[in-house]
Amino acid sequence: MTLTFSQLGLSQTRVDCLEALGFTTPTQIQAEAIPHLLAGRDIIGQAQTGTGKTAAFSLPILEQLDPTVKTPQALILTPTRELAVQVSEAVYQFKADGALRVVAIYGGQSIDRQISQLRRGAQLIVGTPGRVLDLLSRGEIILDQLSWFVLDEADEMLNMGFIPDVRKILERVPGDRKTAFFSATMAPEIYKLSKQFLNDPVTVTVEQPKAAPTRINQVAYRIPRTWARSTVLQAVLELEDPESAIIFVRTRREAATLTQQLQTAGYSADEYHGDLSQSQRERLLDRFRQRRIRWVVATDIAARGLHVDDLSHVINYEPPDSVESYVHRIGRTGRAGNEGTAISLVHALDRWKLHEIEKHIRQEIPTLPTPTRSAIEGRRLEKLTEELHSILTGERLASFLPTVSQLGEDYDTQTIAAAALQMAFDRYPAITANLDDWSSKNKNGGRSSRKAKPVLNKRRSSNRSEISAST
Ligand SMILES: Nc1ncnc2c1ncn2[C@@H]1O[C@H](COP(=O)(O)OP(=O)(O)OP(=O)(O)O)[C@@H](O)[C@H]1O
Ligand SMILES: [Mg+2]
Repeated sequence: MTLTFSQLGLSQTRVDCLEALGFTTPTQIQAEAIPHLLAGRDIIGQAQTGTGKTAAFSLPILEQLDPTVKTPQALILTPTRELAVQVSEAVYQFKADGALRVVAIYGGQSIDRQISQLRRGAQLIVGTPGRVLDLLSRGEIILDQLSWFVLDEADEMLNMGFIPDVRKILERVPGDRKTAFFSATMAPEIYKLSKQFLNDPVTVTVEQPKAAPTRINQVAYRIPRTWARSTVLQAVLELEDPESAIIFVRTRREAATLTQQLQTAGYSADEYHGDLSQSQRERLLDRFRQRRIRWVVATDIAARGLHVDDLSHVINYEPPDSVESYVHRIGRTGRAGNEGTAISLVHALDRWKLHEIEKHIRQEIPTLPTPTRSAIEGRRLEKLTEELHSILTGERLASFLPTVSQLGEDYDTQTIAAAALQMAFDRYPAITANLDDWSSKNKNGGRSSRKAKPVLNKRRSSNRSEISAST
């Protein structure tokens, strides 16, 4: 039987608040972790991406905070600034008590503002290690009343070298505090570290037989030997036409270059990486979440924890070196019970990485050839047909019937319908990736080593070819 939030021990006020947010049933990690945290146990919690770990640790903590005490009772650390903002916003939504104050403490934004927020009193702080340490050393954060300490993305904290900072912070925290580590992945080192930081922890692991959520449809596209990665990307984008996507690249520079190419090609795309100012990063995320940008080209800074509602696609421009990074990257889609698609572009030289990933997730990732022009056209027609089905049952259709009758004086109805379909089909942007070359290669077994040249298409504006012409 599935337990309810109130059966897990949460108060009615919080249950009502959760219901208003659409949280009716606890996820598995929530069902398993909340009672332990309410019972005062230290915990290591591991569950797949997008399964509600944030609520799993913050709900039981919020339940136990004392609003009459104005100093911090709980500290949640995250590896990135955006994650600190996101987690603090989630906690804020769950707090259900006007007297409780939550403050986000992170670098790159005004420290004075954060100080004045702290001076007004806060029971819960969400922050990144550097800024927290800074404010701790200035005496603006006092942790001697702290009862809960959480490391979100604990393994990433370790990877990013934050552990010495964490250790320094913990020197200022009472020894009898409760500590929790959460992440979708836990490297063995984390368990070693837990011996130093956690007190007799209970380990909760919610792992389906496969390490990547099955709601994520994973595929790889092979990059022909002489092809530029960007050409294959463009073909895949033209085939998939993602509603929204994060395209992961390795470096900031690569993010900037690829973004430029996509923008020049006329796509709604922008870059997201550590060279941007904090305000630029936050603004970009806002625009992405509001669907004002369709595709974001990002470094691994966006791989962990970030939640964007209904993100349809994650694309690995190349497979990441670490399998953990793959799991987190693709986990930006297929969240909260939704479905998603994760695509990796794989060159012959990257195949070993894909094999490592497959071994890790205990799942085979089907590898497909670069989409051909006819595949893209076929997919577009499929989409149009789907749209037609819904239009055919809609009400607005009637207002077009007089036009059809009028045309019917000269043409038969089938011809009119085909012409309308052609018109809709031609409204798609021209296929600009150099695919004819690939199609012909495909026919003779892919052995041609002819260098790809941009295909000329009369509907294409000249600059749309740039992405296929350069990497
Ligand atoms: N019980 C629930 N019912 C409905 N939605 C939920 C529930 N718990 C969490 N969610 C929603 O699921 C989404 C993902 O949650 P969250 O960001 O906490 O995932 P996560 O496990 O921390 O993932 P990651 O490993 O990527 O950090 C959020 O939008 C959250 O609001
Ligand atoms: Mg998370």
